[in-house]
Amino acid sequence: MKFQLGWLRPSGRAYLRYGHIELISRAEEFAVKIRRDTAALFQWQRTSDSNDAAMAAVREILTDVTQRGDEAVRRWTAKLDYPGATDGSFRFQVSPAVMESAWNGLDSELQEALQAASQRIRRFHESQLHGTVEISDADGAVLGLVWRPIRRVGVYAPGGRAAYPSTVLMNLIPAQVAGVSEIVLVSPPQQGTGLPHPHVMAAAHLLGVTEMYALGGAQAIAALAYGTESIPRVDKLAGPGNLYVALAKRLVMGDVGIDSIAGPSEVFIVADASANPNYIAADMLAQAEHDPEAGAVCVTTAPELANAIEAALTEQLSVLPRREVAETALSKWGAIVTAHSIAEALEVVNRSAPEHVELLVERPEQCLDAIYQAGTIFCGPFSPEPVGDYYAGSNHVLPTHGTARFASGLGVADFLRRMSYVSYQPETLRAHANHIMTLAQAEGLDAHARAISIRLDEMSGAKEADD
Ligand SMILES: NC(=O)c1ccc[n+]([C@@H]2O[C@H](COP(=O)([O-])OP(=O)(O)OC[C@H]3O[C@@H](n4cnc5c(N)ncnc54)[C@H](O)[C@@H]3O)[C@@H](O)[C@H]2O)c1
Ligand SMILES: N[C@H](CO)Cc1c[nH]c[nH+]1
Ligand SMILES: [Zn+2]
Repeated sequence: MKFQLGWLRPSGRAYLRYGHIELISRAEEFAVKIRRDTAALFQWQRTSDSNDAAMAAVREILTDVTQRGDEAVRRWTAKLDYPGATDGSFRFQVSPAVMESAWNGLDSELQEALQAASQRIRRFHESQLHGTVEISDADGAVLGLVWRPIRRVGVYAPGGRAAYPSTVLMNLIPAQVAGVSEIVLVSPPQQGTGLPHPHVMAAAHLLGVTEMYALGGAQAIAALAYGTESIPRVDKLAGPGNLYVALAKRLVMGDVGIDSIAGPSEVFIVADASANPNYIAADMLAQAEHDPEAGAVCVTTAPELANAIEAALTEQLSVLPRREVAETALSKWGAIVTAHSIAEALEVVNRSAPEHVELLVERPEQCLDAIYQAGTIFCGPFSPEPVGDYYAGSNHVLPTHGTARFASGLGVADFLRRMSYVSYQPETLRAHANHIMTLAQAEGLDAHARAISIRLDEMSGAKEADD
């Protein structure tokens, strides 16, 4: 069966459905569009059709959990994830012994892969630790900046359509490297057991997690953000999730810190004539299989590649176990776009600010400098995105939906706070006093000025007494 992606090819013209915008992707007309309609085209507006409904559902869950605590969490968990959650015997908390037995239940190949990946991730994240800063002036002023770990952090490990032990590593390790003393992990209970997925629990054991709850979706975010009778609230939330999780994080932001809104995955592949269409199709599907809302775009300077990619997608999709999810994602957010030049393709990337960029071009290193808005960039045909999902050591929790315009991927800094300190000597204060008092008076804040002058008066009184 020939499936239809977001673009159709009636009478030799390629139409690209790009969010809600339909545009002609024939190279010369695409170029015209670029100049005409940049804001609409390039801010890849991956808003979901079900956004309003999902937002209403999430608001209801958040309100309910803040008002009724554990009881609401149980009720929503029973409704959305695990019917047994309202039974009196059900416990959200997962004990370390249960996590340990999940680890013991893994085959040794998976244990070794998780261990090796966690070492690589730890090494890369340890390299991100910040040093303290201190500067001093000749007049005795000392200014410093120190970093302190956030005290209590909640990590969300998704577990609806798929379980992500890799996401446990990606969130927990930077928090541990930062020195966070209390890390609590949540992940949805699975049908049948009422526990998080065994692979997620096993990864938690590997990293020494001691506090974990079988909780998912907006109810998990609400419980962590506001606390319930049995779950103490956290200071910051981290971790990706589906639309409901992302919307819930957006709503609680401010009441609790959040890392970023990492929602359904997306990839932009920049390809020239040297690229292998089978690789491109495989890499597009690697994102599309995540979620019906995932996105996969190829921007190519080789129009002849488009047909080959389409054929490869059809072929690979036909044998993909998660075909239904991938097909929905491609029909909503899949696209192949032709561009005149690599520079134009990179402009598409920059304006879309995608989560992942793959550079399947002859000289990827030359493109790197031109990209300024993306989550992570994968350079060359042997660095496909799943390398970063699992193993390279860079973080896979990355800004989605264009939020790479202002946000970065998860790192150690997300679990640290900076604090400044200031230390003046008497002679420093005397030297700076006039400027400070002038500024305070300009703002009409007399008490501010007085906090300076009272010290000057005392210093001159003491000096006169000495004389
Ligand atoms: N950016 C990243 O780093 C990264 C990493 C891993 C996964 N992901 C993304 O995380 C997402 C995981 O999604 P998932 O669904 O597999 O798991 P999930 O844990 O994020 O979501 C499952 C939860 O959604 C809630 N939910 C489902 N339907 C609902 C409804 N109708 N109303 C209210 N709540 C509802 C349920 O409570 C359930 O626990 C995917 O989009 C994937 O692409 C991103
Ligand atoms: N591609 C996802 C978002 O970066 C991360 C992931 C986890 N497991 C597989 N993939
Ligand atoms: Zn992935």
